[in-house]
Amino acid sequence: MSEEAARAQIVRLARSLFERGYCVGSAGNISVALDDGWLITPTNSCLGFLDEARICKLDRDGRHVSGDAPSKEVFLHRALYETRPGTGAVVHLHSTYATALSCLPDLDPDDCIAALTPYVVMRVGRVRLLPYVRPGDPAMGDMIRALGGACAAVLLANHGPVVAGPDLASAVYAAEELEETAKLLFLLRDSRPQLLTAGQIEELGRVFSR
Ligand SMILES: O=C(O)[C@@H](O)C(=O)COP(=O)(O)O
Ligand SMILES: [Zn+2]
Repeated sequence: MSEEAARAQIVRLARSLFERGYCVGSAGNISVALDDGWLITPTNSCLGFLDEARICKLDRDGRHVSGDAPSKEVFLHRALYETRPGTGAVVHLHSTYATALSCLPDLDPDDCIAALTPYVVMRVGRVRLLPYVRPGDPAMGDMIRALGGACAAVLLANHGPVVAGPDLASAVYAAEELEETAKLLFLLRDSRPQLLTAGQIEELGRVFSR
């Protein structure tokens, strides 16, 4: 995809997320890999009203090339590109249910989004909970690197979800699926839902590739 097309796609999908309530105000950030670097949404920008020309371009080493100043979460995005070959886009949101879940004290840090349905297994996979650090802390990048590329999605404690994908549409779909699953987990919180079994999860991994 050309840089021009990538800029247009960021604006279109970011606006769609904003209009459907997946982010509010200036929360959240999106990046897309290019052949010669990557694009990332400017810090303090509203995902509903991005300007293609002002989206920040960084070179492969993370140096500012053009556009407004990058999101403060540049460390986090970069760590995902560097540890997960094939990553084409990263989406970070403060979507309501996933963020609410990230504030609960008793989540399983190794697997914090339960395998309720096949789709969350196929689109999102296992989600690690990362301990709280302040937004923009370079330590977030170190924590992502420590995972060694094992997870396409993480939940930042008391903050929100981050999802990597092979392209922007896939990353957005996965972020939406993660949010829907977090919502289901709240709807089911007083029940003891049947989760997919290890065998069923293994079958999904075998039959469908993400
Ligand atoms: O929560 C935060 O402050 C950031 O993670 C965020 O969502 C928005 O930061 P910028 O991308 O720097 O605007
Ligand atoms: Zn954030």
